[in-house]
Amino acid sequence: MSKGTKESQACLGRHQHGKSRVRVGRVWRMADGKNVFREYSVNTTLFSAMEHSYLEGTNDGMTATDTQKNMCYFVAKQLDRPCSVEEYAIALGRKFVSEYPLVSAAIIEVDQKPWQRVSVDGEAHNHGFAISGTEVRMTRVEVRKSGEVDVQSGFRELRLCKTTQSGYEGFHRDQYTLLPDTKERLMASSVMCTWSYFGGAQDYDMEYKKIRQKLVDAFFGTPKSGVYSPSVQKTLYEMGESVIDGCPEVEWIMLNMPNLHFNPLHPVASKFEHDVYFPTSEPHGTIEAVVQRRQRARL
Ligand SMILES: O=c1[nH]c(=O)c2[nH]c(=O)[nH]c2[nH]1
Repeated sequence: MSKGTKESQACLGRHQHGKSRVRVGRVWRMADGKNVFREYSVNTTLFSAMEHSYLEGTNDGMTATDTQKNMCYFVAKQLDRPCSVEEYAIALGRKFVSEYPLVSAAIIEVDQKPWQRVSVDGEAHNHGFAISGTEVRMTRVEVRKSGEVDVQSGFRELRLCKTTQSGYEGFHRDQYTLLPDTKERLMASSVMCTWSYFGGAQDYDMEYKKIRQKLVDAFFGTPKSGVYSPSVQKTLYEMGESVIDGCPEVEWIMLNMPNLHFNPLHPVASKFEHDVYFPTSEPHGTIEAVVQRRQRARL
């Protein structure tokens, strides 16, 4: 903590400055005619020896947030081959800590929009892209001047729904409880998750695909019969467990899974036969947990 003025009881605590929502589009034009396209939204946060700015009102040595914004574009240009969103974030963080003497650490958070290459007549298009889903890929890297790098990856708004093989029963009952036990319901969520890598990964794109697939497989189970879910909590744990057991490079995974209720509808002059539902988004249950490795767990 830095000292404040003599008369005051106050002193400066933790401080940081950065730029939010820097939107970056990047196209790499490959020799074979294929274009690779990414759209990012970047947040930068710098930790730097800028106490004098808060205490004296002088800005010497400060990396202006406008400069931070420009650096997002500069580093995107410098990366001359297609790379993962994590590699972009690491390169940007490294640039800040190496370029500016007062910056001790940088946190770079990047969201990647879900643009996908389109197919026309069954063939992958050279330069055509479309967004059909809501899923946003995310990364958060922390780069320190010492050279240490922590990488977290994840996604949000992966919407999943299974129309059977879900129930919820045996919970605490009292005078406030209205919900009946059920062995048959519809389960839907919009999954948000982040995971941490032990010391980074060789191929972040490949890891992402693998982890995402493990989560989806565990949510649904096998194609014909699925897997029964006694609660969102149990399904969440099984999803995290399958990542921890199948991906040795992952240290922990945090899953946030709203329970987006599809309530039974009792149509006029008819009974509910698990066919017509009333979808709701408010209110919804919020279920979140971290699944971590037994050894080496750091959380
Ligand atoms: O899977 C569920 N978990 C809960 O914690 C919960 N609470 C609730 O009302 N319905 C459900 N479903």
